[in-house]
Amino acid sequence: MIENNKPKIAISIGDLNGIGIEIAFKCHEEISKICQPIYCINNKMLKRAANELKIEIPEDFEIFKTKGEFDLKPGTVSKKSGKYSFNSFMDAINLANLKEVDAICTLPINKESWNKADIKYKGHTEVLRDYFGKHAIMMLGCSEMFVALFTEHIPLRKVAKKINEEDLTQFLIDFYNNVKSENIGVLGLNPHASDNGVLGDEEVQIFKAIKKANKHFEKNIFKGPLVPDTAFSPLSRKNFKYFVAMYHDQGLAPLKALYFEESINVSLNLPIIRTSVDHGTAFNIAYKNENINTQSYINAIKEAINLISMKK
Ligand SMILES: NC(=O)C1=CN([C@@H]2O[C@H](COP(=O)(O)OP(=O)(O)OC[C@H]3O[C@@H](n4cnc5c(N)ncnc54)[C@H](O)[C@@H]3O)[C@@H](O)[C@H]2O)C=CC1
Ligand SMILES: NCC(=O)COP(=O)(O)O
Repeated sequence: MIENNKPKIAISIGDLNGIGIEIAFKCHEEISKICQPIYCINNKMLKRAANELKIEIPEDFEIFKTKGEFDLKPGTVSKKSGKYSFNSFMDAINLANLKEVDAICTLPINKESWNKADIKYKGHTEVLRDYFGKHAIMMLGCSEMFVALFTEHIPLRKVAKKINEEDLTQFLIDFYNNVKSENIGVLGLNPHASDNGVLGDEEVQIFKAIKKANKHFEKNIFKGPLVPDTAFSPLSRKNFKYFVAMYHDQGLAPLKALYFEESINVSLNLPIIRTSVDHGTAFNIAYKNENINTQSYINAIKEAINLISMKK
C-alpha cells in the first residue's frame, strides 16, 4: 500500500460551494511532501472550482473521479452540492474499505445541503457508524486537549433522555480502548453537576457509568461527573487532557474558544482511519480570496499519517 514511503490518503472534497476546495489547492504542495493525496472529485468539477478561484490546478493533483456535475454557487446551500459532497465522501470510504488508501481526511460538508439532498445522515460520523456497524466516537481537539462527544448532532432537548448508564458505560470503555489515557474527565450534564440532585438527576446515571467503566478496567481512569462550568478552567485543564462531554456544544464551545485554528476531528472506534478539519464550510468567506486558515487541515493530515504509522 505505501509507495515511496508516503501513505495514501483519500481526501473527500467537501461542499464545493464552501472553503474546502480552496484549502485543498492551497495545501496540496505541503501535504504532498508527507503523503500521497487522492482527491475524490472529477475533472469537470475540479476545473470549475479552479476557474472560480482563479487558481492553477497543480499538475500532480491526483483524483478519484467522483461522478456528477453541477454549477457552483459559492456560499450557497444546494441540493446538488450536498449530493456531490456525499458521493465524494462515499468514494473515500470505499477506497479505505478496499484498502486502496491508508486513511481518509474529510473537508467540510454542509448539513443543510445534505438535508436538501435527502441524505438521511447529519454528518460524516453518522455515515461511518452505519457503514461499518460500529459505535464510532467523535473526538475533536489538538495536542493541548481533546473532547469526545457522548451525544452529537441531536437537538438539545433530546440530550438528557439519551444519558443512560448502559450506553455511557460502553462509550467510556470504547473511548479508553482507543485513546489509552489513564485520566479522563467526564462532565456532568446539569448546572453544578446537579448539586447532588437539587438541579436534575442525570448525574446519577453518569456516576454509575463512571464507576462501572472503572471497575471494568480495574483502574480509576474516569473522574467525575465534573461540574461543567469549571471543567475547562485552566486548573482543570492542567489535570485533564481528555474530556467526555455530554453534548456537542458543551465540549466544542470551549475547545473552539481556545483552539479553533489548530484543532481537528478524529473518528475513533472504526476499522478505518478518518480525520477531518474542525471547522465547517464557512460560506461567508468561500471563493472571496479571504484569509482562510489551513492549520486544521494540515493537522488533520498529519494526525492521519501518525495514526497510520501507529497501526503498522
Ligand atoms: N467537518 C465538517 O464537515 C463540519 C461541517 N460543519 C457544517 O458547516 C456548515 C457551516 O457551519 P458553521 O457553524 O457556520 O461553522 P463554520 O466553521 O463553517 O464557520 C464559523 C465561522 O468561522 C469561520 N471559519 C471557519 N473555518 C474557517 C477557516 N478555515 N479559516 C477562516 N475562518 C473560518 C467562518 O468564516 C465563520 O465566520 C454547517 O452546515 C455545519 O453543520 C461544521 C463543522 C464541521
Ligand atoms: N461539529 C462537528 C461536526 O459537525 C462534524 O461532524 P462530522 O461530519 O465529522 O460527523
